[in-house]
Amino acid sequence: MFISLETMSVLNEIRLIYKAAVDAVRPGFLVNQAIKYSDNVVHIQGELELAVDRNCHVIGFGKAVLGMALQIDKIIGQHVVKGVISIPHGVAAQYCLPDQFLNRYTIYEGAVNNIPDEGSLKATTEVENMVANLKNNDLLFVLVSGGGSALLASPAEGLSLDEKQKTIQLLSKSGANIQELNSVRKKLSRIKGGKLAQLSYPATTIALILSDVIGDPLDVIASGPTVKNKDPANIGLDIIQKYQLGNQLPARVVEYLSSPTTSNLDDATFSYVHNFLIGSNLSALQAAEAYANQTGFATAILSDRINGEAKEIGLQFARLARLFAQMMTSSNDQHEQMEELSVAAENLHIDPRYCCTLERLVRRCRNARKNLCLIGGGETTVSVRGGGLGGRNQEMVLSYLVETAVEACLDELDVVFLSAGTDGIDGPTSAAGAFACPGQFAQAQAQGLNPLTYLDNNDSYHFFHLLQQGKYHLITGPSGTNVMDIHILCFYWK
Ligand SMILES: Nc1ncnc2c1ncn2[C@@H]1O[C@H](COP(=O)(O)OP(=O)(O)OP(=O)(O)O)[C@@H](O)[C@H]1O
Ligand SMILES: O=C(O)[C@H](O)CO
Repeated sequence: MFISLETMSVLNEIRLIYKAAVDAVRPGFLVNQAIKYSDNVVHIQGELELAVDRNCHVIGFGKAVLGMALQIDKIIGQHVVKGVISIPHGVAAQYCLPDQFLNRYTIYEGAVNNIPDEGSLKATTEVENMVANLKNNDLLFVLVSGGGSALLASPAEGLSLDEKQKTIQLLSKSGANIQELNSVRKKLSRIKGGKLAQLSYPATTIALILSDVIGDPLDVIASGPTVKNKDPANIGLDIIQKYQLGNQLPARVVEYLSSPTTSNLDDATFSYVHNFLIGSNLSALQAAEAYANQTGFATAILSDRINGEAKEIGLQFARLARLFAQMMTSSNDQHEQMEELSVAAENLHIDPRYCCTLERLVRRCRNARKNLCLIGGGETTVSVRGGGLGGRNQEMVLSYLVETAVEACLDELDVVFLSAGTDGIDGPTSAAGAFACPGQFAQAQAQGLNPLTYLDNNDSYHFFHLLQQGKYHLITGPSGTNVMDIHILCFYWK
């Protein structure tokens, strides 16, 4: 069984919507939008203006900060005295780094598997030394993006790197969420939770932050090194108790976490600090929407806060697809359809007030026979129980496929679903995500692939790799940015 040319062009169209989303959150593009320079004055997001005179210093930690630093260097390189960048292993090789950039910047690679290591420790020591010597008339740019916590490692007094590593691994395995994980990281660090701002005082400190956390909480992203810590004093103890880790964590870690202290940084320290959110999942979704609109779709952004178990969210997207397909092709049972829509909205973290707007949009698409593109984003989780290979996006699409399998293809509409990571890497695989299309289940059956078996074994990567020789895989390579995941659900009139 072959894929029709028509299906291929639909997949390409959706691929371009995804690309528009990722292009809008590329680090260089975002820095260029945020920072303007003219006549020795730097303008930041139209809110702040600062005179510069060879007094700029740059530090950065996270998956996207090399791209950010390169752009800063293009804009105000002549004013940059020195830079220190901490990025994941293998990232530097993806860039062509100009000599003048290499002369100013020291680049460290570390944090294999997102765990702090010697590389992150070395980078952080250099950051601390540099920042501690800054004076009143210096300007410090702090580039922050997802993965920054593991790349900025400075264990609190008396703690070893090994103890921190064990703590993070144990908490991750126990199912702690990013807020909890980073609350612990802040307690065990000399630099997180606003403490970098204390070190850089009295230099003016400008943080440019690319969010990879739902809701964009600046104090959580990369453990908020330049943001006042809002955690309650007893949070460490609460987390130990919640996950019953008292006997498993190193004794010194338990001691630190149990002490009921938060950072005692005063507001004067933070009056020198300016935190700017320069990009987020929503920025990517808006760009996807604008592109889809231009290409003739009616569009809606469902939510930028989609979270939960990937398998469950895939199922919810399948139900939403079924409901919208019904609403687009028949005007029956409007009351019942609205009720179903509010349930689907709740399950997908869509604002309930938005349901009436969605209903009107669908009605317009039905009357005008207009194609519809729904866009969502956020980050799901996978409780990995099987021995397979996959990622949260591929698992979500496989679950969608299983849920829609029993349906015959719709006479009037084709529905196509894509879920993919904006970083181009879904879990520990080489794919960014995958597509689900009508007729795919039959194709899998013809090849002897049982989607449910692959789903149960968390083996979504191999399912999509084998199905039609990988035609439904989205493979882009690492994008150099990361604002979580994007989901695109398109309805095409035949
Ligand atoms: N076999 C699998 N099937 C599905 N998901 C998996 C599998 N193995 C790992 N994962 C998921 O992959 C994720 C880890 O991969 P990855 O490093 O891309 O995520 P991350 O650390 O959250 O980083 P980022 O947020 O930058 O994508 C976890 O959410 C994990 O549950
Ligand atoms: O580095 C981190 O803490 C996570 O990626 C969240 O920002």
